[in-house]
Amino acid sequence: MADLPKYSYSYKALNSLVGKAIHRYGMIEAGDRIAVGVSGGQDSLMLLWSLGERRKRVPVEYDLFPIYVDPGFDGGFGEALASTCREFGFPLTVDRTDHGIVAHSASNRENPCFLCSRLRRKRLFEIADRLGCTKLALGHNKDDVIETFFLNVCYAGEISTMVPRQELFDGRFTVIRPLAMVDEKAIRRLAGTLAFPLFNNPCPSAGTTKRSEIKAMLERLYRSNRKIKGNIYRAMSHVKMEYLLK
Ligand SMILES: Nc1ncnc2c1ncn2[C@@H]1O[C@H](COP(=O)(O)OP(=O)(O)OP(=O)(O)O)[C@@H](O)[C@H]1O
Repeated sequence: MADLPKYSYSYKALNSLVGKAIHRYGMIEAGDRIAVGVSGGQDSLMLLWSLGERRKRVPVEYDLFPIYVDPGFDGGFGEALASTCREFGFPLTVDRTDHGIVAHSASNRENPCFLCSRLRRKRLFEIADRLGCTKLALGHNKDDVIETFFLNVCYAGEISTMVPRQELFDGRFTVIRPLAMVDEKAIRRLAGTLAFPLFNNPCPSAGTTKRSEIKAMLERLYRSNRKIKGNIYRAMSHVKMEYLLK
């Protein structure tokens, strides 16, 4: 991995948005044991790396436990991902499953992505619990939050999105999304500067989802006016209930 100039602008900008999200939503407290879902994608690698860097610099002590739920396709990259996490200073828990295969088999009548992510989420909670963690950090970024909003409007007929901090199971577990305020492009740029490895996603459904269609639509919209993205993001916390339908 490449060394980062200590006061790199792109690192400072990302760290500042991560700090803002952590403070605004009260994501991390002293003594937290935080499981980190690592998929091999650039977002979750950035999540692990940036929380690791932050940990060295802030007075709040917390521990990070990266977990990879391997969906079981041929050409998996569990070992290589474990070696990257080791470079970041953390041992990776790899859980080899057949979720991807089952989700794409004829026996599954659900959408493969839906089933796969439900099974994965369950495993992540189980492993996090086994590791004594009460928080699970996921690598969703600002673009994911916006896309989910549009996916929920268009395909679920509701106004909602994924929230930066969410308590589950009567508050016994908390999901946090420290990259929720960071643009995907900023993550890609910094990941490039740091020369993060690229892991090829062997899933046959990768890049063919409804999310990719919404992403393409939003990209067109963003190109037409540079204020649109910020406005959409702001709109999600600026809701005029009296101007919605009853
Ligand atoms: N196989 C997995 N094992 C562990 N965590 C995962 C896995 N897949 C996804 N996650 C977690 O869920 C988050 C969202 O998943 P999603 O599939 O949208 O991400 P991705 O595009 O595959 O990868 P990334 O967000 O890491 O770039 C990831 O950022 C990561 O924290």
